[in-house]
Amino acid sequence: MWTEQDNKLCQSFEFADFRAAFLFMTQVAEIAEAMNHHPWWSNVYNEVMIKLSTHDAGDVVTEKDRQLAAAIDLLLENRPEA
Ligand SMILES: C[C@H](O)[C@H](O)[C@H]1CNC2=NC(N)=NC(=O)C2=N1
Repeated sequence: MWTEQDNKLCQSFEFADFRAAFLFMTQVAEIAEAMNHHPWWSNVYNEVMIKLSTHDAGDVVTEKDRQLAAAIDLLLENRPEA
């Protein structure tokens, strides 16, 4: 579940292994490019932590962040292995 902390929408995602985590990241990267809205994220092995905010609006959460979060949720809901 996304939580709002320090003007960012945050969520950590855990995958089976690094390969699955990196596949997720490549899929999110394509969505982010299409939306021209890019995540801050970190990855260690099977964990991806994402924090969304809008720099252009002064580093606060905007509708763009909510839309990217919703697109990420949809991506995970539609995973064949989910
Ligand atoms: C120039 C370009 O449109 C902007 O820098 C976009 C790109 N991606 C972005 N991503 C995020 N997360 N916040 C922004 O303000 C932002 N701005």
